[in-house]
Amino acid sequence: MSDHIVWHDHKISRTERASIKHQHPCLLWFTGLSGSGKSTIANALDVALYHEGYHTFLLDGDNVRHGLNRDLGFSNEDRVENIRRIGEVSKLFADAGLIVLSAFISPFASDRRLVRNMFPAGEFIEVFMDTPLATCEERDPKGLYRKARSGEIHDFTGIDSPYEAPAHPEITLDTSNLSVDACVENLLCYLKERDLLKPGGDA
Ligand SMILES: Nc1ncnc2c1ncn2[C@@H]1O[C@H](COP(=O)(O)OS(=O)(=O)O)[C@@H](OP(=O)(O)O)[C@H]1O
Ligand SMILES: Nc1ncnc2c1ncn2[C@@H]1O[C@H](COP(=O)(O)OP(=O)(O)O)[C@@H](O)[C@H]1O
Repeated sequence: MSDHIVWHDHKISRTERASIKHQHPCLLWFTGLSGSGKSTIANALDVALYHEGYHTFLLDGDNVRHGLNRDLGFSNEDRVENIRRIGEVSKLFADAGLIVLSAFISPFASDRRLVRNMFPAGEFIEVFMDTPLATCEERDPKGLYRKARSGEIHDFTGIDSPYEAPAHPEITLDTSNLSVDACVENLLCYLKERDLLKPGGDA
């Protein structure tokens, strides 16, 4: 970064932006294997929050890789940069007062920690989609596991690229034994119990 770039504070704080929306900004970070249900559950929660009148924004792996991160692949280095950029974008949306839902494999603990550290305490909620690899592979919604097993694609998470499970996630969901509705209920309870769906003080 150049020495000639100066940070400008905004006249309106993130808390002010959020309070006009009657909510508290936060980031729900969905992490897990391909097919573990990140996208399905994040979308279902997004719909539930929208219908309850909350202002949200959903960032999803495949979509972000079509635009902002179209220059990145799946090497370890590119995944690190992918998550760094998404963390920064998630923070911008939270600074705009939104409840942000981000659904990315985000296989490396250090990258998730980097994003956690961008947020005030309590506003980064790590949601570990702890669905067993066998279930994800059986679902194989995009046929990618089959291609990874046959060697047609390489560096596929869970097959020939690592996934580091979170040690202390705020929420753990295993969609092999929880329905979509049960997962959403679980997430809504968490947000309500911590007053994250009410306007909050300056973090
Ligand atoms: N090699 C390899 N490994 C893992 N995933 C792959 C790969 N190639 C393509 N895909 C598709 O890309 C989606 C994952 O993108 P992410 O940005 O979430 O990945 S990461 O966080 O940078 O690891 C992932 O989407 P989800 O299935 O929704 O997780 C896959 O559809
Ligand atoms: N209880 C459940 N929760 C989430 N997804 C489920 C569940 N049961 C079956 N599925 C299916 O599993 C697949 C999960 O895929 P997806 O949400 O795209 O996962 P990811 O975003 O982690 O790759 C979808 O086809 C979905 O319909």
